Amino acid sequence: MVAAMTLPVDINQLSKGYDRKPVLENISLALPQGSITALLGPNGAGKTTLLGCLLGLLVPDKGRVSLWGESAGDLSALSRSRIGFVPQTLTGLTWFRVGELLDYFAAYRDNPEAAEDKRWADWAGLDRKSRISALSGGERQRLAIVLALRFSPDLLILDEPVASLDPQARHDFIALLHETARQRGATILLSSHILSDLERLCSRFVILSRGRIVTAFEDEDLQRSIRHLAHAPDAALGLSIMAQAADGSVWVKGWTPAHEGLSLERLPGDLESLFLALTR
Ligand SMILES: Nc1ncnc2c1ncn2[C@@H]1O[C@H](COP(=O)(O)OP(=O)(O)OP(=O)(O)O)[C@@H](O)[C@H]1O
Repeated sequence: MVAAMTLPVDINQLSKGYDRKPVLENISLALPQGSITALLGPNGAGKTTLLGCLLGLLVPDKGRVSLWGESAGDLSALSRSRIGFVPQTLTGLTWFRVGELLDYFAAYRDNPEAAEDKRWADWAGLDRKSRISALSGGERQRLAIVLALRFSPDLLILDEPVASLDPQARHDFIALLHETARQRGATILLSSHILSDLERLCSRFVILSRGRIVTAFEDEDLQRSIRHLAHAPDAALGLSIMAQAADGSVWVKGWTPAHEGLSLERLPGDLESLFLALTR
């Protein structure tokens, strides 16, 4: 019970829709301290909606979202100050210059004692005098990342942070994120469509499809499952995936007796194949 209270993130039976259209259904997910979790899912699966509920920006229709035991919709200033959120796109604020915006946000932070981790500004390489209206999409994304991460938050929530970064910036970003997480034991939840990045960074994977978690697994399960990954290509039977480890143990998702005897489509053993099989 005590452990559950101190989880950085604890989501219980969360449902959320817009205009009566259900988007998230019965989501339960716990993120232990120091875990790095990938949130994957096709466009429209509900990833941003889930992150919005986590941040208290959206009110759940049902269920409970807690951060460090507090309700996400009613967080204390101290808990808010422990969160760094990188949105999909940084909108508005275009009249500021880069340096002005950084200083403005810093002045209003809840924990003025926190020291800046200057590696983020060095990574971003932005000119403080540049007008935000004149930044490219990738440069704005760099700024959003610096704004969210430079005061070393304990919980990092990142919504497709790398989509507009060039390959070098993306590579260095993932490496720096990994390093800071390892050094500080921060808890990270990251949504992205770039599966190779997620494989490099994350030790836990949550796949969301049509508003439901279709599977959640840890790195070891992935390593185990990718040895022999097979999918029954029969739409009538719905979701079906079987993975067999070298020791003969079988990890099964949605497998039914009706699958027996079907010829199996052998898939390459990686996260992308698993993702495609589970979300098609
Ligand atoms: N403000 C809103 N009003 C009505 N419907 C919305 C709203 N925001 C999102 N939706 C709908 O909710 C569903 C889930 O959207 P969401 O942005 O959470 O998906 P996503 O998994 O983050 O997608 P993507 O990978 O494209 O970013 C979509 O069908 C979307 O059209």
